[in-house]
Amino acid sequence: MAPTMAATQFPTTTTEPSDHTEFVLLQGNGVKGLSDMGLKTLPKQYVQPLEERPSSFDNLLLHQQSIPIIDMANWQDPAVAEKICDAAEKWGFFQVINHGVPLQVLHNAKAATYRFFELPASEKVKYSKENSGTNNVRYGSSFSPDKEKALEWKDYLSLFFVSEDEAASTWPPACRDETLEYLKETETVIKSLLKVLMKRLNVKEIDETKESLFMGSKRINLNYYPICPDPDLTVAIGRHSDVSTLTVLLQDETGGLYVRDNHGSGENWIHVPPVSGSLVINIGDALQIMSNGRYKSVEHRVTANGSKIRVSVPIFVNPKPSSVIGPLPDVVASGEKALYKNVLYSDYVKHFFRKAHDGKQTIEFAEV
Ligand SMILES: CC(C)(COP(=O)(O)OP(=O)(O)OC[C@H]1O[C@@H](n2cnc3c(N)ncnc32)[C@H](O)[C@@H]1OP(=O)(O)O)[C@@H](O)C(=O)NCCC(=O)NCCSC(=O)/C=C/c1ccc(O)cc1
Ligand SMILES: O=C(O)CCC(=O)C(=O)O
Ligand SMILES: [Fe+2]
Repeated sequence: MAPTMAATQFPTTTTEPSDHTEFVLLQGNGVKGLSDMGLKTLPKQYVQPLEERPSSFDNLLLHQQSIPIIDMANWQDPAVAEKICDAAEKWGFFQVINHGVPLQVLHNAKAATYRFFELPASEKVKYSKENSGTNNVRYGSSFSPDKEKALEWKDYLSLFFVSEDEAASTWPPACRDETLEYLKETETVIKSLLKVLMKRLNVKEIDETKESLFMGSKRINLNYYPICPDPDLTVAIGRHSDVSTLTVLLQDETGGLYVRDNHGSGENWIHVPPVSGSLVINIGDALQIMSNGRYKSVEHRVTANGSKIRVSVPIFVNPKPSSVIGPLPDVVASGEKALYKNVLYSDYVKHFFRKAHDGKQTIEFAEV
């Protein structure tokens, strides 16, 4: 799985391309294309304001807290269920081990990510916003390049799952089978987690309607973070919370994911250490809204790396786009005041995608 140096349009020079957008986005070289050129300095488009750079993190080394690592082997044991729900309330993030997804499947998903991004730009660009024949498949760089003040040091392939048949005809063959298998194999742990989390909210049974509300759609992203000439000046992903119900994230051994610690004073960020074979689980905005704020969708960000490539593969487990989300009747039945209004989920997601990453601000869209 060793990364190779892909041929770019500018293989022999360390000078930046004269037209950045043309090179990165329109020709499909991505940030990887910039990295492969061996640039010695970070292009100005990626220089983040001081407050967004890693140096703004307080107390990183002094910080003692870490997010829980939970053994899912006996997930029905009330003690395990309690750990899961407590972590979702306190941190909005935890890692799971013994989750039942075969390690080979995780390995294959990471290998497939390398395989896709190591394709020539001329192949990858077929899946860009401009060229992909479908909104369900999108190759890009940064998050929202035309809205961001400073760009993010990352490339991604985003795949919205509609059906096996649709995926067979539209997803890139370089990574299709492995991502589909990863999606299929995570189904059981996703259902177990939802069952446990819902029990604490007094939702006894996840019937078909509820299943569609909690996990009626899925999006899988393949994230590729190339080696960066000056990681202290930029970010790989800026501060954001996910808009999912929950996210199942596979990260590699490089590290760099940080979660905001909202306990205590100051701005503390906790590193999520790579744990071999684990999956990182985080609560998204949709579940924060449906639980009326009980479960927390917490801000996170990713730092760029000066010496190693990083890949990650999040599965965003979402309501159906046509679902109306709001505090669940089971949660507000006790007379609890609703903190959020009902919103159409696809409107919520469009609001998220139409702006740059901005911390926790997306959820204001649904606040009463
Ligand atoms: C509203 C969607 C996303 C698109 O609907 P559409 O009718 O095809 O709308 P558009 O094609 O007009 O897209 C709306 C805007 O979103 C943008 N967009 C359309 N998909 C994308 C895309 N995967 N990527 C980044 N812009 C996009 C798209 O470029 C466009 O921006 P603009 O051209 O400036 O109007 C629709 O597929 C939908 O309702 N999906 C519901 C399920 C869903 O995808 N949920 C999202 C879960 S993803 C999540 O929790 C976190 C994701 C995330 C992702 C990246 C991060 O760095 C961090 C986090
Ligand atoms: O790469 C990571 O570890 C996190 C990615 C992430 O936050 C996202 O894609 O939403
Ligand atoms: Fe995220």
